[in-house]
Amino acid sequence: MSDTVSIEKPTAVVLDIEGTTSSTWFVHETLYPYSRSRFAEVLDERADHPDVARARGQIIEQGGLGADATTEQLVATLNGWLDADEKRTPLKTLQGLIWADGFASGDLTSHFFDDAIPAIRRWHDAGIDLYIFSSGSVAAQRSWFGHTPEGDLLPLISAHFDTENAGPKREARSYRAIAEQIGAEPERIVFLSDLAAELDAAQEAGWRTVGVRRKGDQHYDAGVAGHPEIASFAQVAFQ
Ligand SMILES: CSCCC(=O)C(=O)COP(=O)(O)O
Ligand SMILES: [Mg+2]
Repeated sequence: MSDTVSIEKPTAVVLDIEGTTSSTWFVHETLYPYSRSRFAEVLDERADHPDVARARGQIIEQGGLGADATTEQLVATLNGWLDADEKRTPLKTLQGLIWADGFASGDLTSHFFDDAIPAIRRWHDAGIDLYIFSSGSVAAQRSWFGHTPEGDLLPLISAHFDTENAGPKREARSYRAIAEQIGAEPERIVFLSDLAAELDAAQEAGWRTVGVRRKGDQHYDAGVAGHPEIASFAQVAFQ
């Protein structure tokens, strides 16, 4: 791993969350249990919410359930995906709603690695537009950035992308869709992620990539072959 990764100053930086700005273990050990214990409540008590109704249909379709599936069956399907850490869109939609309540009530505060928020502020101050692309839903991302240990960071983020409004994170077409939406040339966009498959997809779309390897985090051992790598955002030099 080199000390510094030097890249021509980009128009836009797009950040992954889990394993990149923030600890995967915090998400798995704090956020996942918080959502697990509230799936039934959100499905039953907010059944008329359009996002809940859409998620319900998607769970039935993707889980191979009948149209008359019970809340118990839906919850069992969601918990199965959670156990397998499958980042299914309906699971992420419901988690986003549940976590939004948790952040708003003060039950939850997000986690960021020590180097992440200073770099986000520095890049923003340098005039670089910042975006998020995460499997976490846009609602979850907004709660996450709105309730950090350093307060509300949402004003630093120009837009949020997830698997609903951009597409799967391991497919180049999603990165092309984001470039189109933000109106930036692909080669002037830098994507930071902990997952090689996501970096490969961004690279295929013509983006610059930086692999983030946080020692002790979930995907550290898998590495980010084919991409420059860093252990801290402090190692990125935009020139
Ligand atoms: C604040 S988003 C919560 C984290 C989450 O549920 C998730 O799936 C993050 O995945 P990522 O694409 O950011 O690695
Ligand atoms: Mg990640």
